[in-house]
Amino acid sequence: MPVIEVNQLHKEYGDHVAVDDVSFSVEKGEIFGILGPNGAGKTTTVECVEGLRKPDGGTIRVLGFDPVKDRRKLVTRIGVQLQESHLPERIKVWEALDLYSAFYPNPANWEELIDEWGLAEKRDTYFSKLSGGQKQRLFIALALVGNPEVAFLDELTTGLDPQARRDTWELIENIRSKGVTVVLVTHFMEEAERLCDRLAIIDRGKVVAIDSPAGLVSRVDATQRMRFKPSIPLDDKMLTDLPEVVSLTHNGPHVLITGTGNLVQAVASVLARNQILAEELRVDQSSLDDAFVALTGRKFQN
Ligand SMILES: Nc1ncnc2c1ncn2[C@@H]1O[C@H](COP(=O)(O)OP(=O)(O)OP(=O)(O)O)[C@@H](O)[C@H]1O
Repeated sequence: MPVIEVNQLHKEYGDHVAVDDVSFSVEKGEIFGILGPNGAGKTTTVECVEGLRKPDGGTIRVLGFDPVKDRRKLVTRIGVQLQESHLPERIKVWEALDLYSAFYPNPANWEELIDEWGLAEKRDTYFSKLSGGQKQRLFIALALVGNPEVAFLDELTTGLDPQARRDTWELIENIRSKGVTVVLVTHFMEEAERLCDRLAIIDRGKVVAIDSPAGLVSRVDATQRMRFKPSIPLDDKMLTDLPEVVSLTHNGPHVLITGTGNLVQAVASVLARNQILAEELRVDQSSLDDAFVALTGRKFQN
């Protein structure tokens, strides 16, 4: 049985349709991403799944429960890191974790969470004195303090510098390795590509596609591009004869090749056989960005 099942979820604000019949399911132990540009309806969707908003239509089951009607049964089994969270200014890091752990029947050891999330040095620091990244890590630790079966993380790396973002990604993978199902809301392509087992792309309130990152990328034009400077002059024919090569052009000292299939391997083995080095080699393949353009007809804009 899936951990989360969403069927035809519909939510309107006045006459604005924010979520337009969205359906997806999440399996136990996966990191499931909800990816889309600003205003796409991601937060509304996930807040309905968490039971924080009441849908106008459709059905939702989380661990078999209706998140609105069965909220009390569900609330101790899920962990929620909200997009915008606040704590009292003068609560210390350890006090917040101690307080939150008291809400749950089977809390995690919050001392361990403090270490795991790199907050040991800030244990006695007031919330208002934490940096953006430290606040973010505290909110994730608070979402995990109840030992949840499902953790919802909304835009968790927004505002973090690239290194802090990468560190956070490693920690999210740790959460999954403990068997926790993770629902990750993000508008960072790289984050979705790196972390998610599967993801739903949402655009203007609708699900555009659901697949693994690699599956989404493989749906778009599979053209690959190579660019390199051969170490000695090249007989074009030895490459254009390859079935993988679609086109070959020269740009000054550089050779530009487009093709499909195992293009890189095929070109590399011909060059090696002819003792030619590919200097300044660059290979471009389709990315989730390209998949988004192909699926929606527009560029991904935040
Ligand atoms: N409480 C509300 N009242 C009215 N409109 C709202 C409300 N919350 C969201 N909306 C609108 O619904 C749409 C979807 O918003 P939502 O926050 O779900 O999108 P999102 O994909 O999470 O965006 P972001 O990445 O910016 O958080 C937007 O047009 C937003 O302006």
